Amino acid sequence: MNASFDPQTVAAVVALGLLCRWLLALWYNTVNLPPGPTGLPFLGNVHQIPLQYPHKTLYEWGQRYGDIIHARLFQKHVLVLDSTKAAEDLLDKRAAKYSDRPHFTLLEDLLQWKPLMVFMSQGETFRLHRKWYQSFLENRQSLRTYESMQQREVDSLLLALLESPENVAYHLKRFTGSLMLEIAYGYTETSEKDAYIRLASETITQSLEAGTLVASLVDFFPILLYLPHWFPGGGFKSNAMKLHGRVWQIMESPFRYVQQAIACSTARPSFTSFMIDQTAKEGQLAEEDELNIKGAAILMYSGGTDTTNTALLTLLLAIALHPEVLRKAQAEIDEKIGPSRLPTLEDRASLPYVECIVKEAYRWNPVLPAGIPHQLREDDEYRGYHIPRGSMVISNIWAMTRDSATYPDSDSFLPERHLPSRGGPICRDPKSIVFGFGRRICPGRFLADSSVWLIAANLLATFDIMNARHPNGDVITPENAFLSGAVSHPKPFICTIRPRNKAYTEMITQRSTSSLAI
Ligand code: HEM
Repeated sequence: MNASFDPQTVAAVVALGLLCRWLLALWYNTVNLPPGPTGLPFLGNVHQIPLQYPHKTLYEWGQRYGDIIHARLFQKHVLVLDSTKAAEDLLDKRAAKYSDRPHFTLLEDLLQWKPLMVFMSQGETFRLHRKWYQSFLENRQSLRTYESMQQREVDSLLLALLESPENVAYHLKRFTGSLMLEIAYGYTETSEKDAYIRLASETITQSLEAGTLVASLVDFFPILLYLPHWFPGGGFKSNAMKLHGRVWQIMESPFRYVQQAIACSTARPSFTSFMIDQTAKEGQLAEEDELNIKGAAILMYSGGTDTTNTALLTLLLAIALHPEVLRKAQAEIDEKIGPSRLPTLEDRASLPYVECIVKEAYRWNPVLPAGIPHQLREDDEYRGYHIPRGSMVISNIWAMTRDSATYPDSDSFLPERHLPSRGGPICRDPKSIVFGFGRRICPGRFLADSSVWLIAANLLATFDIMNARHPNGDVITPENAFLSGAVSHPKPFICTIRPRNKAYTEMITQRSTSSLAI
């Protein structure tokens, strides 16, 4: 049979086919998405997400729309996960698809925080850095070698608390800074160490806070990078340029210190000295290798300081607000350890109530309430919904730790909820939530957790922590409040910290004298 088609019909059929395909794609990309608040044409849902405590708004959305929510930031699809079930289904079980990161233009391109694994999508360099972290932070043998450093730093923390308990926040910051400086760079010199910790802490905080409105917009519209710095709104670039110098300094100076120490054969064992040793060929490091080592070392330092410090301050605030928790912990320590020595990591299994306090501190104020965003590598389907490739995926850790089915009365600090002896099923260990998910799970979680536990056990054993008083005798109750930000810092508070008795005072003095002599 000889069929003939007139060209106009063919064109009409092709056009109709294309239109159907476009409509189908539009439907798939807009209609079949997970539920979420209706946005505006250009802005999407940007105007509905507050700058302050955004995780709380995302939690409220979860109450209204369910535990997976779709939103849009300008043209960017965002998937919010408000439950551990959804996070495990997607970030853990489909990790190959869900483990990229969105590009952070401000931090990477303007402030030059790179190459930092935390910003990398999956690929060869990501795998290399992750392997390094695995052998330095997740390997049992490496972790054991850090125990003597942790113990020494705890000893000096307790001594510092005897001398100036009112500076507890500073002493805790110094503990995490010193520990991470030693692990990452083998750096122990006291006066320079303090100056470095101060500079690094300011630079990291200011980098995270650098997001003025226009600066944050740069992440969505990188073209704004080309705004001249004198143009209205372009001032963020001069600020970024100033901060960039400091970023360079805190990455560069400890690295050069290690190189010099290696040259003088005085280098102490550390991540950086080991990596230089392993990677250099005939004493020379290729530029790319040098950059990779610098980036991995500074991320180890910066990823491990403010986070651990915040978990410790949270625990201190919780104890100051709950004297009954302190009494129970001290009773447990007195019974299991006795009055003649201080707790060590070996004692962990025999102090279940202290363990519950640590778990509850992680849960009560998750350090990174909205985690760190992942990005979806290819189109996916979940519970019948379409999730477009390139979506930013937010694990709303705060919502997960507020789940009232798992953690009834979730705003209250109740260590007992984690006790295995309560008859019912043991409630989920918050450590399986607060350190993130899948291939991006925090590689420093074991180190952080052992530091937090060791300090908690020693602090509770040796000091009484209570409400401070005004000179007129009025009690000053600390505010149960946390500052908004990527890291949820407790609002600065004061409390009274006093050694429990003379025997502990002597033990602390004696122990820190002998550990300083090592
Ligand atoms: C209580 C302390 C800590 C908490 C609560 C914490 C929490 C987290 C979370 C939620 C993430 C994001 C995981 C994800 O994307 O799903 C993360 C990533 C990371 N953390 Fe931690 N962290 C802590 C301590 C540490 C320490 C001590 C180190 C290093 C020594 C560290 C190094 C890192 C690094 C390098 C990443 C990026 C991982 C990646 O992008 O693949 N963290 N952390």
